[in-house]
Parts: sequence; C-alpha cells; structure tokens
Amino acid sequence: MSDFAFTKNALSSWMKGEGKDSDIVISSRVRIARNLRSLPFPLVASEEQAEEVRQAVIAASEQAAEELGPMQPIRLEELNEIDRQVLVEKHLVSPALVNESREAAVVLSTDESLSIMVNEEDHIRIQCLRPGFQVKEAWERATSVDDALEAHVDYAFDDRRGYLTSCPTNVGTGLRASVMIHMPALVMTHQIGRVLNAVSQVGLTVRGIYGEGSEAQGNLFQISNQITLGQSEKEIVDNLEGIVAQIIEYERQARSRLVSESKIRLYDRVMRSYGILTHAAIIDGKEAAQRLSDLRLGVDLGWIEGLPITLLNELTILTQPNFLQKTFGATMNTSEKDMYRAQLIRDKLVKSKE
Ligand SMILES: Nc1ncnc2c1ncn2[C@@H]1O[C@H](COP(=O)(O)OP(=O)(O)OP(=O)(O)O)[C@@H](O)[C@H]1O
Repeated sequence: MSDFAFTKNALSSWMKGEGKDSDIVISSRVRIARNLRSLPFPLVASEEQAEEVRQAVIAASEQAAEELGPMQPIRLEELNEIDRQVLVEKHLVSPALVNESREAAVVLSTDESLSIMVNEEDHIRIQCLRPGFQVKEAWERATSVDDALEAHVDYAFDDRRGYLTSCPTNVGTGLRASVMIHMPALVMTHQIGRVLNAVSQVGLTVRGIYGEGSEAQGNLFQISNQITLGQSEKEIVDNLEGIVAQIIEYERQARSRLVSESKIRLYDRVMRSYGILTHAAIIDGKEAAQRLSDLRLGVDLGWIEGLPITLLNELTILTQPNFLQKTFGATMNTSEKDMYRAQLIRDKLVKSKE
C-alpha cells in the first residue's frame, strides 16, 4: 500500500482544533470552483488537454508556494483504490474527484486543511476546512489561495456572469460554503423535517456527510448554499452563517427540552450506546455512527467525562470501510469489517479511560 502522509492518521490536524460552537458544528468548509480560460471544461477535454490543465495547476501551486505554505501534489493514479477512498473518507476530496475524474490530482496542504482538486467537475476546486463553526475563516483562507493561484493562471471570467463553471449552478462566485452539523435532539424530537424544509426554502441545501447524493449518518448533516449567482461571496457566507446560527439555537433548545422533560430516558440511551460501543463484538457502520452520535451528545451534556470530542471525530473516520482496511492492513469482507470496527472502537474507548 502507498505511503502518503494522509494515510497515516484518521484525524487531520485541522480537525484537532475545537472551533466555535464545536458541540454542534463539527466543521466548516468553503470551496471555490475555477477554470482556466484557454482550455475546455474537464467533461469535454481530451486526455492531453486534461493533462495540460493538471500540469498548469500543479505548477501554479508551486509558484505560489510562499502564500500557500507546505503542499504536496498527488496524482490520483499514484494511489491504490483504498488510499483514494481514504481521501474521500477524510473529507479531503469529493467523491466525484476519485470516482468520476480523469487526469485528476489533489494538491494537499501538510495540515490537510487545504485541498486544491484538479480536473473534478471544474479544472480547479479550492477547498478549505476549519473545525467548528468558522465559515468566514474558511472563506478568507480560500480567497487568499484563489488570489495566489490567479497570479499564475488565467481564469475563465465573464464581466457580466462572473467566474464560468462547468455546471450553471456554480456560475458567478463558484463558491459553496457549508457546515457539517450534529443535530441529534432535533432528530429525536421529530423537528428535523420542519427545520430542513425551512432551510431549503431560504436558498440552502441539505446533504449527507459525504456531499451530493450521500446519506446523513449519525445525525450529521451538511448544509450549504444553493445559489452562487446574483449574490456576492460575502452575502453567501453571511446568509449561511445567519441561518446556521439559528439552527444551532434550535438544536440547543431541543437538547434543553429533552433534558428537562425526559432526562432519564436520554441518559439511558446515551449510556446504553456507551455500553454497546465498549463491549460489542460486531457493529456495522450505520449502528456505529448512531451510537457515536449518542456518545457525542453524552459528552456535550457533561454526562461522560474524560472522553475528548476529538476522539469521537477520529472514530468517525477510523470506522469508515476503507480506513478500517488501511488500519488493519488487510482487504476485508463486510462481516470482517463489522468485527474489526467493533474491536477498534472498544480498544480506543477503553484506552481513553485509562
Ligand atoms: N462542512 C464540511 N465539513 C467537512 N467536509 C465537508 C463539509 N462540507 C462538504 N464536505 C465534503 O466535501 C465533499 C463534497 O461535498 P459536496 O458534494 O456537497 O460539494 P461540492 O462537490 O463542492 O459541490 P457540487 O455539488 O456543487 O459540485 C464531500 O466529500 C463532503 O464530505
């Protein structure tokens, strides 16, 4: 198996920080889509043209080294299938880059908070991640990376439409801002449908934890802007921040209500999950995500002490099917994964109490 630094640890160093409202918001992301003026979009580019894009973007990132900091270019064909999927499981690239792109690459920062994806749906997708609720901070970083690259490549830009992108939904700013948010109390109190419905009526979209087309796991949802045209980048970021702040407040209220109205039931649920996670011999991915969500809530409510939230973040990634195989250095069938997943969770949780 390949030896890239990102395969060594489940927890990216940017994920170790806590960030604002980190009891509810796991992480914030901003991605900016850009294309080179002189070459066709990836979907219609020839192999040679796509390779030309790849070389130009990698060269630009090297020329901008001073502004970007330490970065490593990774051509996806250098990785085996498990390592490619590990990049996705750690949220370092989108599933589309790994599964659908040709002549694809990612230029990855050493702390894994910045990824420049090459030849995904657009020539360039700049992604910045931050722990907790820090959309503005992620946006500021993404913008500075965008400026640094633009000094070395010529972007496709139209005075009236803004930045041109492969999909019309991204034309304009090319910016998608999002948060990954943990909303167990809104799910338990059956208010989540109403909240998600309201969110979609104000120009935001709700996705699962691996983005477009993926499912919500363990009460984790991804909320992002739907519109990129007709709004400035600042308006998009401010709008998302304002609405997410309200959702955080709803989740806090739902937690308080659950604690005041059915504390013993909730406590029982959290502790049962703790018991299962520390003793089960077999656990599938869906159950693990659900039980880890209960545990996260228990930690947030102060019912479980000495268990760092960063360990729960780490377990969320470690227990994904490809990272699991990476950790144990073996290809596994589904039953084996369920067994090794249970063993890994047990070991990590027990060790954290020592
Ligand atoms: N707030 C976030 N924290 C961590 N990872 C995120 C967050 N938001 C999105 N991601 C990751 O980014 C990847 C891409 O997500 P998504 O498909 O929603 O965006 P996109 O590819 O930029 O959008 P588009 O559909 O417009 O091309 C997913 O793998 C997801 O895990």
